[in-house]
Amino acid sequence: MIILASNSPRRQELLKRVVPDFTVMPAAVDERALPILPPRAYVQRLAAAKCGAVAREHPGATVIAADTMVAFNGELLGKPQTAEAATAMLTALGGQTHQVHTGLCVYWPDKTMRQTVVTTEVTFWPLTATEIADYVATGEPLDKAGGYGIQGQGSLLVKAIAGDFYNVVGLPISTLARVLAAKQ
Ligand SMILES: Cc1cn([C@H]2C[C@H](O)[C@@H](COP(=O)(O)OP(=O)(O)OP(=O)(O)O)O2)c(=O)[nH]c1=O
Repeated sequence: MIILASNSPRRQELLKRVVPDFTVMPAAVDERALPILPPRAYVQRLAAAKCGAVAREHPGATVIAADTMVAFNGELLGKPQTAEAATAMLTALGGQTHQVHTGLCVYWPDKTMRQTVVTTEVTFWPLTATEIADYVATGEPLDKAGGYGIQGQGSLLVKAIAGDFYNVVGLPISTLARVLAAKQ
């Protein structure tokens, strides 16, 4: 049995491209409980925490988990809790380049695990206050790290990316496919 330890509808959608049949079991992990670490270590630690929490409940399953954060100017941007927080994030990211890090973790029933972090650079166009307000008003920013969804209306903010697009959405599927294939 393969389990995706995630609430994210995007991750569920993307995983279908790699694994036809899987079960979704969100991991109850308090993301605020972890010490602040450098960005790549932070998402790796969070992905492992989600993976481990579900693997302990389902020892016979292969468990996949991920965590995505936006890093900019030495800060880690998670999901904005309010429209104001989303506006502040997007104002900071406008006209700049930031990194999107997704930590990926896979646990197998034989107790082996693989962890990796994939990073994509994303450059935004310069953004006016009106563009930001209009985007925040769509509601799209509120459940997404960094306050935007590159797969949705947020695509209109993006000038360029360097690296894996799906990693920004929340699951680096080409990397995951190779991690799973290497275990065959
Ligand atoms: C940057 C970016 C993030 N996101 C989403 C992916 C994740 O759902 C979310 C990052 O928050 P996460 O905490 O990584 O994931 P989650 O809380 O949504 O789900 P779970 O922890 O149960 O796996 O941001 C997009 O959908 N598009 C984007 O462009």
